[in-house]
Amino acid sequence: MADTFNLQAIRERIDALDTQILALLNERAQCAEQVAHAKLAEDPNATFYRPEREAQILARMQSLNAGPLRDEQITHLFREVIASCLALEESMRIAYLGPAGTFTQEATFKHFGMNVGTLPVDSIGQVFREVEAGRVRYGVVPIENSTEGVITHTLDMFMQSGLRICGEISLRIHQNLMCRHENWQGVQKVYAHAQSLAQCRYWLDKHLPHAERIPVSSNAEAARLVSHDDGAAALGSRQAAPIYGLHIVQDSIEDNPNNTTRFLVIGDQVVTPSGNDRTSLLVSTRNRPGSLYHLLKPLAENGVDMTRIESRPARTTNWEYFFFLDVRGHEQDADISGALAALRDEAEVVRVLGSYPVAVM
Ligand SMILES: C=C(O[C@@H]1C=C(C(=O)O)C=C[C@H]1O)C(=O)O
Repeated sequence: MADTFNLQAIRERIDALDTQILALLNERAQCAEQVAHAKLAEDPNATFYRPEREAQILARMQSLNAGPLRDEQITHLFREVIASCLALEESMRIAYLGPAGTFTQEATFKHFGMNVGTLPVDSIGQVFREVEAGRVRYGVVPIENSTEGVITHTLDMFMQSGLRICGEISLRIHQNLMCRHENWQGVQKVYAHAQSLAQCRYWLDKHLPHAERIPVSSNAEAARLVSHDDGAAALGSRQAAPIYGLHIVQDSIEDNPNNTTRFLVIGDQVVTPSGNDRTSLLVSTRNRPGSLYHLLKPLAENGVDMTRIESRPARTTNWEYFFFLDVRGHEQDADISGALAALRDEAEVVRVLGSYPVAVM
């Protein structure tokens, strides 16, 4: 009896708290509407989406969080709150490397909220073209995976495109084995994107050593093929299973327990500093002895922390290279702007692809 009474009292307390949360959420939403009015009064073409401000809010909530909700849950909840407030200011549509059910879709929803409008397209190049043509303001493309390395197609697009990087998204990638039926031991073919096959290489060697591995254009395409084939399985995101009527017969089969993919948000926005930023550069140099050394020297001398370097052949001339560099900090920071000035004396091409907040979680 005492328990029943307690339970009822706790539920009444929850109802009262929900009433307060509801009022606070709507008060917050009204503030976002006021921000929109203030921005429009200053500039009729104002930009509403501010990735650096969102990153600061999420980082602040994580630092204040005393639990029992985990930082990850708090971040997820506040992302949805921010996305709903932003939707009152501007309805957004994001192009991503589709079709529905890909990890890029999952990354898009993680960053822009579950209710954002999306435009799935069938290649990385097409994501760039949709943004360039102004049919959408932003696009999401994969850039690197912790197991399989850089996605060269995305790097190559930056050589042709003037778009900028406005943000990054980091997604823990869990690979799932999906079939039409629960019984997967008899599977003779495994369809997936080559990246996913590579991320599950050892698991497949051990558990399905005789199945043929067939790379296809996306994991969603793999799921679609398997939806007509009893003898086959697909690898990919769990979101794909209900879309294509498949069962998840094994989950988290990626070989590397920290398997993570980094995605970029592309657009034409210049993002101001958030306090925890990354800058991506595209640099090319004359082919002469020590050319890479001369590119890196200005960074080292200005104390810039380089986190990544990739080289890609320039398509125009044989044996000339472009370098993609990631450095910690914002292009407005004194160390980076000093390094850029020195770099411009050394290199043929120095383009800042963007300064943007480091992925919050
Ligand atoms: C409200 C603003 O606009 C958008 C909505 C935000 C929010 O709801 O917190 C944060 C940044 C912007 O994407 C703002 O610029 O502060």
